Amino acid sequence: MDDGAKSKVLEVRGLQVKLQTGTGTVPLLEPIDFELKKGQVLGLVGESGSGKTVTCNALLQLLDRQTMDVKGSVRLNGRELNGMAAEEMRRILGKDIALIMQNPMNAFTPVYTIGAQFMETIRTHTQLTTRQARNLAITALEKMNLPEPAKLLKRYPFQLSGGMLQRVMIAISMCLRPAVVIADEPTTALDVVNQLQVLRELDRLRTEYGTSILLISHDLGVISQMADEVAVMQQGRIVEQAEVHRLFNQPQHEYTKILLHARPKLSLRDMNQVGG
Ligand SMILES: Nc1ncnc2c1ncn2[C@@H]1O[C@H](COP(=O)(O)OP(=O)(O)OP(=O)(O)O)[C@@H](O)[C@H]1O
Repeated sequence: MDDGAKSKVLEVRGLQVKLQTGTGTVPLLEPIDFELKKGQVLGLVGESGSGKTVTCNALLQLLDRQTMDVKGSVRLNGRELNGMAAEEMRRILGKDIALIMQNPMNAFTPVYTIGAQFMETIRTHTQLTTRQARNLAITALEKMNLPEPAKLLKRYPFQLSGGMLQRVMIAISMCLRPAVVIADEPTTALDVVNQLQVLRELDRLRTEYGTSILLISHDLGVISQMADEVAVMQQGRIVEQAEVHRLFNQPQHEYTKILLHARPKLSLRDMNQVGG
């Protein structure tokens, strides 16, 4: 599709974060700009501490306003999120924009079944009956290629492997078809087989539903397989942003060149050989 024809789903302009301390302010994020078009995957890369998670939390309005000064604009389908009241943001989070975290174990409450946690998300955002919500949950789990979804709903998080839990989390995130998914190191805690499965599912969601994905990763192998465009972060700044092939073949910034020493390890083509 012609880039000009794609609509901008997420537009970030001059997003800036400062940490307020007793002795002054510390900049965590210098003003950054980027946008996500429908069905586009933007990779956000950079070493540990470069500001990837701060960016993601700033987008989702999850930073503590008592200690963080957040400036700039974050527009989701034209609607300004920055400074939005918490109550209103709660209605958007999980429905229009969803987060997939690095460690799926942290996303679940251990004492509730998978089903209970699925239901809570669905019923917070929709008027569906319990039966309809259950059917939606089962369909979403089936789409993630998870076996015996009805049984899975009765299980507790600790009864599932990390890879399965991550796919359950993606199923929960995706069941309401959010326009944007922010995936913060979604495969880092997984073994290679599960990494490939999760990446394959994310790729499918983008193709099937036109979901736009901000994929945060320090793994350039993952980024090279998934992203259309890549933004490179260093010390709270985006130092280079380019189309994925251009970034890999003709890096402009010294820091990008250093990062590129990490060789891509994963291939979507290999995924066909991985079961599940
Ligand atoms: N709540 C906070 N209070 C103080 N400093 C913070 C806070 N959150 C992040 N920082 C600082 O902001 C900088 C960017 O951190 P961030 O977690 O965004 O990096 P990252 O690129 O996501 O790293 P990693 O890949 O390790 O997750 C770091 O110097 C970190 O110490």
